[in-house]
Amino acid sequence: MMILRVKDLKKFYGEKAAVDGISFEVEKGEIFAILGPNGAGKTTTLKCITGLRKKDSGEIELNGTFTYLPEEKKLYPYLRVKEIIDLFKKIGKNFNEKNCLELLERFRIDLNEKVTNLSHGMRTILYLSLVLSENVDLYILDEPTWGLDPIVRNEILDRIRSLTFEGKSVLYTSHVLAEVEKIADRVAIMKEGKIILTGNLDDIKSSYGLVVSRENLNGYLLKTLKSGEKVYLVKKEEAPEGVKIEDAAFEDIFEAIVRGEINDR
Ligand SMILES: Nc1ncnc2c1ncn2[C@@H]1O[C@H](COP(=O)(O)OP(=O)(O)OP(=O)(O)O)[C@@H](O)[C@H]1O
Repeated sequence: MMILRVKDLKKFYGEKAAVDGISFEVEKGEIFAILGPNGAGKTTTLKCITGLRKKDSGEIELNGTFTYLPEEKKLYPYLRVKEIIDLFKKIGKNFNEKNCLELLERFRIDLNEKVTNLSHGMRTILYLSLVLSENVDLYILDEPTWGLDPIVRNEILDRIRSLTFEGKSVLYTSHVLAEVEKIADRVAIMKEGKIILTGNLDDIKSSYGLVVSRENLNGYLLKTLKSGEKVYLVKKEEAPEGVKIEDAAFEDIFEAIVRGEINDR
């Protein structure tokens, strides 16, 4: 079952297309990650879906309830944590206070502390605890683990993953490829407002490989070795016959495709 369908979405800021005709779907029970370099249009995409930005064209079909963790984890700075919780009890969607209090205790966030006195990471944990305690169909999370220490990050990732066990869906952005590999089912890589690669993570990894060659190949140039040989990312099915193809790490695939130096001679 499809929770979110985005079709040919476009958003301009003046003349510039921040989102330039992208389409994707998020299924029930899956984690869909949007990756891409700075300025690729990830946040704008999420903002159009949540209604915080008005799309210029395209379709957005949402089949259920959603919540949103913004990129800027700003909460009312002069409220105390417990006052923010009271606020979420009123405005949150099916907000589970008990769950939120458990999370805050686990991460040692003092309920009497003012938001402004929390560290950047603690503010993110607070915002995440609030959002993850809402009971909705789709969690839209913009860089949910940015600035978190590795231990907290892993715990948060586990919690995000466990949402899918209850049939919830997650649409999120991240710059950390290792974490995307760990929890995402499907990914879309954005560059300059367009999706340049999308699919199931395992399928993507198994369909590309690396070839080291002195000759120019039909593929994405990943790097040139000291020996002068070049490392290409190639689609396995398009690789020349007889060449040795090595497994490509997702990081290599991402880097080569985003750099986009195609050599097709
Ligand atoms: N309010 C705005 N007014 C004008 N241009 C904007 C605005 N917000 C974003 N942009 C531009 O739109 C493009 C996409 O920005 P967006 O924030 O969506 O990228 P992003 O992929 O989320 O980047 P990052 O990874 O750095 O957060 C960028 O060129 C950015 O400068």
